[in-house]
Amino acid sequence: MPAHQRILLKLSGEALMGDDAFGINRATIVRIVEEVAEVTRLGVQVAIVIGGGNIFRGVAGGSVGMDRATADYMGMLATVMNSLALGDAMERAGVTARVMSAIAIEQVVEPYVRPKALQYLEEGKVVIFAAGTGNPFFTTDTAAALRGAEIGAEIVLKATKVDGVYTADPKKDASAKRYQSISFDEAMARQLQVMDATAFALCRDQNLPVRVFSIFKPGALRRVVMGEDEGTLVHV
Ligand SMILES: Nc1ncnc2c1ncn2[C@@H]1O[C@H](COP(=O)(O)OP(=O)(O)OP(=O)(O)O)[C@@H](O)[C@H]1O
Ligand SMILES: O=c1ccn([C@@H]2O[C@H](COP(=O)(O)O)[C@@H](O)[C@H]2O)c(=O)[nH]1
Repeated sequence: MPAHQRILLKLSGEALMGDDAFGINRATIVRIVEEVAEVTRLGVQVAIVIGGGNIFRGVAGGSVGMDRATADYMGMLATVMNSLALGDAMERAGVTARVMSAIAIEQVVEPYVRPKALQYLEEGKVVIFAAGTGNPFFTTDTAAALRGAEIGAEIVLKATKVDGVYTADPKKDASAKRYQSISFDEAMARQLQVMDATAFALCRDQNLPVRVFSIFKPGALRRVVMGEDEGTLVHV
């Protein structure tokens, strides 16, 4: 029996690169989709927010000196590309998915309309929220917190490149220790950068727990959904 009935899964854009330097690695996206398909077969309603780091960081050099808001819109468009790729891979794997965008781009993606998203979830379709919050100066972590709260998700699952929240960035500090659980207030007070402070604060205020785990660990998503001890729980 799954521990959660409705989840908001935040997927790292950079994780889609696999071993490539940028973009979307086919084998990686197929594997991630299979893991998502497995939890939908358990009857869990799945909404997804995907980052844009795999595309946006590749073009970020061109955004140096640019107006910040314009660069951020480029980043949001990168998440639309990832969302389309993910939606397509879902359909190929036999999972019905709907992509909804926070910015108007109607010839390509339907707009985000909350009641429609809720209807899709109740029908068992995977909903992919593209274009972040639709606003510059935010991130897709904040979009995950926002959409998670809006759709009444029980938890935000941040599937990323590291297997939890550490005392320091484990990619820079080999002596960093992983927390099994940590409060939002402590994570913010210690300025742990695994998720941005806006996202942490929104989740804290809405009493929406976050579990951070590694997308590279096979079966981790299923274990998290089944309530097994995996990664780090961030809580009120
Ligand atoms: N205290 C910490 N604990 C764990 N990870 C940390 C910490 N501080 C910094 N990080 C870094 O945070 C990263 C995860 O967050 P980040 O926002 O960069 O990725 P993402 O949102 O998953 O990716 P993308 O932007 O491509 O969607 C990890 O790769 C890790 O190196
Ligand atoms: O609500 C949002 C979400 C994203 N952005 C911009 O997109 C990039 C990519 O998102 P990541 O979360 O870093 O993967 C981000 O750096 C922002 O530039 C945004 O402006 N608003």
